[in-house]
Amino acid sequence: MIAVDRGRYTCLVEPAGERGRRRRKSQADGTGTGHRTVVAMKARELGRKGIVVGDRVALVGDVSGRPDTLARVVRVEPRTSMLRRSADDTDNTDGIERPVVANADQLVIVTALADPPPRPRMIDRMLVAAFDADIEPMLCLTKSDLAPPDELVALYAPLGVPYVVVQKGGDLDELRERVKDRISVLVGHSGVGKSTLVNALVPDANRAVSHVNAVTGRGRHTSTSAVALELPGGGWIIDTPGVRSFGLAHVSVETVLAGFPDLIEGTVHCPKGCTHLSEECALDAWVADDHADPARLESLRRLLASREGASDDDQARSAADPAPGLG
Ligand SMILES: Nc1nc2c(ncn2[C@@H]2O[C@H](COP(=O)(O)OP(=O)(O)OP(=O)(O)O)[C@@H](O)[C@H]2O)c(=O)[nH]1
Ligand SMILES: [Zn+2]
Repeated sequence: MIAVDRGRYTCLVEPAGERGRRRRKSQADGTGTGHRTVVAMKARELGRKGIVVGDRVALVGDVSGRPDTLARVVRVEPRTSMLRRSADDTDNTDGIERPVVANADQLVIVTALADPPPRPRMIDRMLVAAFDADIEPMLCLTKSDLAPPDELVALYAPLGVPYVVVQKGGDLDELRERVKDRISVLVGHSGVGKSTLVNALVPDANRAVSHVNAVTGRGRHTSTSAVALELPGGGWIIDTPGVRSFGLAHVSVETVLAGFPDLIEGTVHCPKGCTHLSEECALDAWVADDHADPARLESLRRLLASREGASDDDQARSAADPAPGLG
């Protein structure tokens, strides 16, 4: 399923004969030619079960894809991964967490090197979300014509996070290689250059998006929900709207910590069930002993604290300026 709008799910049906096999080569024009676009609604038997972009589904009814036809989604296949967000970090009272994208392999965290300036705490937050989703993260550092990547690279390369450095009109071979034959979700704040990237990677992106929107009756480009776009060289890019807050209320302390591999060793002397926020936490002494960058501990604590109802600046911002829904 590649797009959803007001209860209408746009699905691609692979041509007979290719079904069940992963397509190695996609069509040159990148719009999924060879696939049939079918619009479907949710069958009653699915009940409240959600369907999100990236889901593999079973369709019945009119699957011709002809205009004004409507198929039904009767089954959602088991997912290999699920990227989720809470509406914000503190809405854990009702446990609502919103699925964002299913079955992705890779989370591409798009960050500008300048204009807007990089925000490591947002990167940390996305790394935790990737870990929670069981998706491999990578950094895509944009606008390298405006500022050097050295500082950010020094911060994240030691954590084993792969990265590419790009600029508008520049060489994208390395990025292309990393997204080839994979399902990659692009996340990033407004203005970091995500659309510029998508347009460079998928020459028909605008046409593909307006095609999807025409099919779902949306009719024009809006960027309030995720859309999957096929890459000319194989694989898929799932473009999500500008992310201002990516709540992690549903994520456990252990999972948050997993996003900070450089700090894990320092927690062995923590008391059992340590929140890593109180005075008994062993991380303070460990960081004071030069085992890790104090800024990393501060970032971990801000993330953990924001889950408990305090606010870090991402949350303060999103409260003042609510982010569009992703799901
Ligand atoms: N200097 C410079 N500017 C860039 C680069 N990439 C993109 N821009 C500019 O940055 C601005 C934002 O780029 P977009 O691609 O629209 O950013 P976006 O992340 O899609 O933003 P939203 O559409 O708001 O989500 C545009 O004016 C681009 O021309 C780059 O590598 N260098
Ligand atoms: Zn601790």
